[in-house]
Amino acid sequence: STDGGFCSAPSTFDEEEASKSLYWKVTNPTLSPSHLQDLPGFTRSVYKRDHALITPESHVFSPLPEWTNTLGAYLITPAMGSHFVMYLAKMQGKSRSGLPPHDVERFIFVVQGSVILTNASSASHKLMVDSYAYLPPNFEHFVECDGSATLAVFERRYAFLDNLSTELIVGSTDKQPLLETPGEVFELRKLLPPSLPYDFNIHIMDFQPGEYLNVKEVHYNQHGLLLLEGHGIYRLGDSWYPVQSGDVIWMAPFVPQWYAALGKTRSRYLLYKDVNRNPL
Ligand SMILES: NC(=O)N[C@H](N)C(=O)O
Ligand SMILES: [Mn+2]
Repeated sequence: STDGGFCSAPSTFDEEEASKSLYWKVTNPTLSPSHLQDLPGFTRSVYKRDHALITPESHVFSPLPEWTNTLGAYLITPAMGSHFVMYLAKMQGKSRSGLPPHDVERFIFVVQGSVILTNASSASHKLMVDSYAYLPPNFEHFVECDGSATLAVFERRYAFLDNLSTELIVGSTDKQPLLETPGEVFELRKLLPPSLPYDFNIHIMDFQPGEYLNVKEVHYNQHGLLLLEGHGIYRLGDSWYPVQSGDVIWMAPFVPQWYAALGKTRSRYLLYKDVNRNPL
């Protein structure tokens, strides 16, 4: 749908309320108990060989080179050993995205505010909180915002396979069906098609308080995780971390991983996972 209106002025009251409440804590995290805030050098962030926890008080934003009026904080990059990048993009007034490098695919997820995505055929889509878009490699597009918006962005050099190709995907989480999760209790949605052309997927996983992963996972796939709602304990390798909305986690291949949701509200996290390509 195209909308001549401002990109961050939702059209109806309840949309505004919804867009204000959903994922609100990601951009308004409880940085740390007030008596700890002044504690010099205090952070929950950790960077180890096979995992990293990056918490909001550690974010370092700088202008995103190819973008206009947008600050970016790269949280996961190949310097950690990943084959993808994950960054938060804070779009301000009159901001516009730049293109990823040649042969690089992009996934954007709206965490706060709203943006307008326009593609080469000048079709445009308004993306509110909880909406997302997948842009194939070398796909002409730009994202614009007149007000303010925060995006979680994943980019990866596309792993071409035979003559397969991917397509533009635009959607919203709440419209995706729940998938079977045999042996697990969390609710699962996948934001991309499971078909072979797609070399990663984005999982949205929901846990009620007290629910936890049944499998203490160890697998060849990598993860970039953004905790959208709730809090709990993440086990990574031999370490156990209290985590909350706004936290980002890097999981290298084979790092033992496990999550338990705590508190009174559900936990929801967004998870990058590479798929459909032989690890050899
Ligand atoms: N750490 C995770 O939540 N991993 C997912 N269950 C997964 O790998 O599919
Ligand atoms: Mn996993």
